[in-house]
Amino acid sequence: MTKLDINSIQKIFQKRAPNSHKGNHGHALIIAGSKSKIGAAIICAKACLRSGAGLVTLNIPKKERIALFSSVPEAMTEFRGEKKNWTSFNSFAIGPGIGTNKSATNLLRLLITNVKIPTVFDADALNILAKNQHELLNLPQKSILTPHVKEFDRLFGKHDSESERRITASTKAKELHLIIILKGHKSFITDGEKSFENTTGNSGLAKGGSGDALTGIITAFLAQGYEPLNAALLGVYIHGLAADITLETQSPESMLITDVIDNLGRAFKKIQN
Ligand SMILES: NC(=O)C1=CN([C@@H]2O[C@H](COP(=O)(O)OP(=O)(O)OC[C@H]3O[C@@H](n4cnc5c(N)ncnc54)[C@H](O)[C@@H]3O)[C@@H](O)[C@H]2O)[C@@H](O)CC1
Ligand SMILES: Nc1ncnc2c1ncn2[C@@H]1O[C@H](COP(=O)(O)OP(=O)(O)O)[C@@H](O)[C@H]1O
Ligand SMILES: [Mg+2]
Repeated sequence: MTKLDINSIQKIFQKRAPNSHKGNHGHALIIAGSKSKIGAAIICAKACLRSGAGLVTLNIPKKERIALFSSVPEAMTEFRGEKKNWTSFNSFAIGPGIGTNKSATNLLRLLITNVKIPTVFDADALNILAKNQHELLNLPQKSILTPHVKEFDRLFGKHDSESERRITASTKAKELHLIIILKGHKSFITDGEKSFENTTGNSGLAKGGSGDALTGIITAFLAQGYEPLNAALLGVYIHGLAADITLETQSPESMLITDVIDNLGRAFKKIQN
């Protein structure tokens, strides 16, 4: 297992060309949020935009659009339940705050049927997959699953220790052709061949919304054309690095994920040097 440090991250990171335009940096579609959890969608979209995606479209319930427009005017929207054309997107994420009811389950099925490029599956998408195990075999190859401990055990069964979870994560990633990020303090990232442990981040991230931001960040890197494993590594590292930079002005208690997203710019500057 490799410890993720700044040197390995600098090798992965690709600088933006000075003459680039938004079309060069990909269009991400994020399926997130519901009536009581529109915050998850807002956090995810903000983090995605702050991580370099050229365009971000959010799939949300139409009733929640005002909250979104007023907090992330840069994002575009498509409304849940309306007819979709998903052929032009360069990356996809599904899960934060969508719930696990029948319509969320159908939306996940629609995505699995129509999308053939690596996708980020997080939060409620993982909870739906846990209840519909056969769908794990139908996910696009090299998709990225981002479970925390509880979501991981829902997906792959109860484990007694973190080391056992890491072994299962590697086995399942290989068997299912996926990338699995087992989140927590020192997140573990594996594609079943190679495994990594993150070295950034702090307990200020132990607060609702932190994982939603990580999903947005990784989706931005996929949109920009990074190989899925590299998108996962860069995403996990820079998410933690932005949180570490936030400790200069906030304590772990006071830190908000919006502060962390605001510090993504400083984190990018650190890895560019
Ligand atoms: N502002 C919003 O709209 C927010 C929406 N959220 C959404 O709410 C839904 C429910 O997600 P939750 O994750 O809160 O609920 P879950 O019931 O899936 O899991 C929460 C529990 O998991 C356990 N856990 C998590 N990380 C752990 C670790 N590293 N070690 C040990 N135990 C750990 C803890 O017991 C924690 O209370 C998701 O769809 C999520 O995206 C949350 O992200 C919170 C913010
Ligand atoms: N103590 C900690 N140290 C480092 N990172 C942490 C710590 N606690 C949480 N995190 C990170 O914060 C994120 C939490 O994700 P998640 O539990 O899905 O949050 P949410 O669903 O509320 O958005 C993960 O990326 C995890 O690695
Ligand atoms: Mg989460």
